[in-house]
Formats: sequence, C-alpha cells, structure tokens
Amino acid sequence: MTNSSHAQPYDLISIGRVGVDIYPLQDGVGLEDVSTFGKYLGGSATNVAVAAARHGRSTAIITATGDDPFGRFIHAELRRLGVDDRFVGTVDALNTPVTFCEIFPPDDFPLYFYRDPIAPDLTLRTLDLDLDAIANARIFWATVTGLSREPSRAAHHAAWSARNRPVQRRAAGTVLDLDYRPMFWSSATEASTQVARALEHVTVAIGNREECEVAVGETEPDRAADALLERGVELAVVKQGPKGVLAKTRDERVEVAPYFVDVVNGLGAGDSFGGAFCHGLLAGWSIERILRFANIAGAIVASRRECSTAMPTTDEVEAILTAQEREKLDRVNA
Ligand SMILES: Nc1ncnc2c1ncn2[C@@H]1O[C@H](COP(=O)(O)OP(=O)(O)O)[C@@H](O)[C@H]1O
Ligand SMILES: O=C(O)C[C@@H](O)[C@H](O)C(=O)COP(=O)(O)O
Repeated sequence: MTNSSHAQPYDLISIGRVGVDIYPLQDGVGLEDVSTFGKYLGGSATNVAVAAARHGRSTAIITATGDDPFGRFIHAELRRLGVDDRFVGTVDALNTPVTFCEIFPPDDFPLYFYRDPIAPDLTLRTLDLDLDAIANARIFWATVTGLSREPSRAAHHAAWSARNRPVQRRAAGTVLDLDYRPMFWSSATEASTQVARALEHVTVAIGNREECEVAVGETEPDRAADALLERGVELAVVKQGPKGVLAKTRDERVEVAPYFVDVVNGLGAGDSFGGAFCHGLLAGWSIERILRFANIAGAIVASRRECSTAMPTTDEVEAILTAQEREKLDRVNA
C-alpha cells in the first residue's frame, strides 16, 4: 500500500475500525428476543469517511478486513457510498468484525463487538501505510481505539510523524476522535496514558463528556475543552448528545443548542457529526456554522436506525438550517 496513484490529495483520510453492523429491526427488546436484523457497513472511523463523502468530499479509509464474505461486503459498500477502499487491507487469518446493538430509545444503545482474537484493523502496521497520502490529506482523522493495541498504535504515531515532519509542528487538519470503548482497553488508566501521548500530535480533539474524562479527567464541557487546549490542540469540541455541543479555541467559545429529533438509535450520531464537521472545516466556515451544521447532521442520524447508510446529504442538513434561520427571522419580525 505505498505510492498512492490518487493524483489529488484526499479531503479526508480516516484510520480505524471497520466492521459489519448487525442491528435489530425490533426496538425495546434485548438481543435474545430480536428476530430480524439489518446488515450495514459500520465502524466509527469508517462511518466518518462515509459521512464526509455524503457531503461531496473525497475520502479514503485506512483499515483491514478478513478474507470473507463480510470483507467483500465492506469493499462493495465503501465503493457504493463513495469512499475509496484502496487502503483497506486483507488479513487472511482473521474474521471481519461484526457488531450488534440493542435499541432502547431514547438513550440506551448497548453495543456488542465481536472482534476476537483481534480485529484486522488493529493489526495495521506502519509498512501498510501510504505515508505520502496521509501527509498530504487535508484532514487526517484517527480514533482512540486505534491506540489500544500494537502494531496499530505504532502505525498511528508513524502517520502523525509523517504529517508533522516537514515543519516539526502539528499539521493543521489532524483530528483525534476521543472515541473510547472500554471493552478494547485493559483499563481506563491505560487509555488515558495513550490519549495523552496522542494529544501531543493533533490539532483538533473531539469527544463526548465521558471520553473527555478519559482524555483529560474532566466531564464538565468548558473545563474539558480548556484542558484539551492546554494539551496543545487548537480546537477542542465537546459533544453532549441531546444537549448539543461546545467548541473552544484559544480566543473563541461557541456553544450550539441541540436540534430536537425523535431518537430511534443514538449510535452513529457522533460519526455523522464528525463527517459534517470535516466538511465545514474544509469549506472554511466559521466555527459557529460548522457546529450548527454538524449538530443537525448528528441529530438526523440519531433519528434513524443505522449509521453509515443513515448519513445525511448536504442538502438535507442545509434545508433544516434554512428553516431554522427563517423561524428566527419570523420571531424577530413578529
Ligand atoms: N438525541 C439527540 N438529539 C439531538 N441531537 C443529538 C442527539 N444525539 C446526538 N446528537 C447530535 O450529535 C452529536 C454527537 O452525538 P453524541 O451522542 O454526543 O456523540 P457520540 O455518538 O460520539 O457519543 C451531538 O453533539 C449532537 O449535536
Ligand atoms: O463503531 C463501531 O465499530 C460500530 C459503529 O458502526 C457504530 O455504529 C457506532 O457505535 C458508531 O459510533 P458513535 O458515532 O460514536 O455512536
């Protein structure tokens, strides 16, 4: 996987989990009582690439599957959803991971990951990476799960070195999704240690309140954002599910209220938020506009069952933004 033949730098390259989400078609019951399931492309980093592709961005995912029918499904879905699959490796000896969830709206969506003995995406090595493509990508998105095991952890650090090397400082558009899934770690303390090392290399950190606690020991959004800025990131984003989102830079604080929806399945909202956030960053929007757009994109996915195929188009999000602005104007003029 060296010497990318992709002529233009990608808008977004993400690295991390891929799998098949096997989600119940019944709500409010445990997996023991579910009778039918849907099959969807999944994995947090993959979902982010799909989300950005839905906004017209050129994206690729660095990951790996097993050599099996689910692996072939993943390649086909990536291509169908507009994500370049050239950096998706195949590990013969491992199965493609599958992920089940339970759906107890509005706020309980337990996940069951089947990634034993190890997921192919955690076996990624530095020599599997196209470091030129990573260095040139306008945004490089990584998640904390990729730091949970070697050789994936070393590969992530090699990727950050490739981006930061020419000028010996953090390259713009280097994002760490604080995504913390406790089942992938021996302890929260070990995760905190690895997140601290990673935060030395990135310019943007995004996480929910629980993830901020693992990252910097804070759950209160303002304090969490401040602590992330103290670690040297330029932009810290604290997602708060149905309570909206806060972002801070050294000179700016922006908070956006939630866009209310009837929640079907909250899983994937953060990934939709992430892909939409990257679209806004690439477009050069103000932080406020980025957050308002991404907030709606996240809420839309919370109102749908699945993740990857639920990602909204730009037009869907813009239509809601326009309606919100019209309502605001009507209120002012009333
Ligand atoms: N129930 C919801 N209602 C409205 N917006 C939501 C809801 N859940 C998520 N969102 C939007 O999506 C963003 C990301 O969701 P969140 O659940 O905080 O992330 P994660 O899935 O990473 O935990 C939130 O900051 C918010 O903008
Ligand atoms: O992330 C996974 O491996 C499973 C995902 O496909 C799942 O949809 C999910 O949990 C999404 O994560 P979130 O956006 O942080 O809720």
